[in-house]
Amino acid sequence: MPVASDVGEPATDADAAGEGLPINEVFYSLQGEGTLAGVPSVFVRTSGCNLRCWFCDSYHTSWEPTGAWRDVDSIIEEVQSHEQANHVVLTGGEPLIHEESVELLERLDEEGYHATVETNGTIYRDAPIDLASISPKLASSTPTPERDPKGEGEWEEKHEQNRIDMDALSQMVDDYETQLKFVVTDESDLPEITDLVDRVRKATATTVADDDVLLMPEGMTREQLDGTRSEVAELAMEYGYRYTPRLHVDLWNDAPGT
Ligand SMILES: C[S@@+](CC[C@H](N)C(=O)[O-])C[C@H]1O[C@@H](n2cnc3c(N)ncnc32)[C@H](O)[C@@H]1O
Ligand SMILES: Nc1nc2[nH]cc(C(=O)O)c2c(=O)[nH]1
Ligand code: SF4
Ligand SMILES: [Mg+2]
Repeated sequence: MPVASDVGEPATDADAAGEGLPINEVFYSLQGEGTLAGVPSVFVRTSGCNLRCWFCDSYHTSWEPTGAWRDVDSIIEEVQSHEQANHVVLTGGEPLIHEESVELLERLDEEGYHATVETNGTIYRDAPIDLASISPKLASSTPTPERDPKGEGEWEEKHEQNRIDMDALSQMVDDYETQLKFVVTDESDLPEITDLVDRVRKATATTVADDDVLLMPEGMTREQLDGTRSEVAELAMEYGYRYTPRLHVDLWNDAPGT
């Protein structure tokens, strides 16, 4: 069932559109990104996003949001059907635009799961999050008219205005175990990353170590990663940040449900 296009709008509109959460897919895979790469995990992908990165590898949750509204019970049931998994990854789209994500995380916590939330860091929610996997969006993610996958740059200004919310980002870093996972297109992204990490360090009481900062090569296919991976690995060594692969892309390319 298609989700109305208003799922990309602010949480209240999104939540008014149906019961529960708009779900694009639930699947069992290996965590492909970050410090838990390789861990068997159930992925719950909500639909709808407040940003529009030109490179978004989940086009049907952002540029053309689709999915079905599902209640939390039915999501939990499907998660539990993957009996081998102790880890759940809540992702999207932007899962934290939806207030109901809090209830889902509370239920996952009660059931004893480790929950990672993949988020762009622009919306804070008080919830049992075991790992906040925050991917703040850099200027190089902005959908300029030349890079817009759908229109002619209609989202450029809104994306640019909303991609960093320092209050939400620093509160998340203060309250949760965090990794900051930047999508790197090339070396021109690094000054912005070092500057943002400095600003987060100044705004928080928490220690953000260099190895909590992860550089991830941009690319949704193996072929695209062939063009970014080596350079990003070299940049991680040069700056002393951590490199993260995109293990799922290396293993399964861009196959659905991986
Ligand atoms: C689809 S997003 C969903 C969660 C949240 N909206 C966010 O951006 O963090 C999941 C992860 O994929 C990353 N990502 C999306 N498109 C990518 C691409 N083309 N190359 C590398 N990483 C990408 C995001 O930065 C994020 O870390
Ligand atoms: N295997 C696998 N690992 C992932 N880690 C983060 C993902 C995401 O889309 O948020 C993702 C994904 O889509 N697949
Ligand atoms: S913030 Fe995440 S889901 Fe939204 S467009 Fe960017 S990568 Fe896609
Ligand atoms: Mg993904």
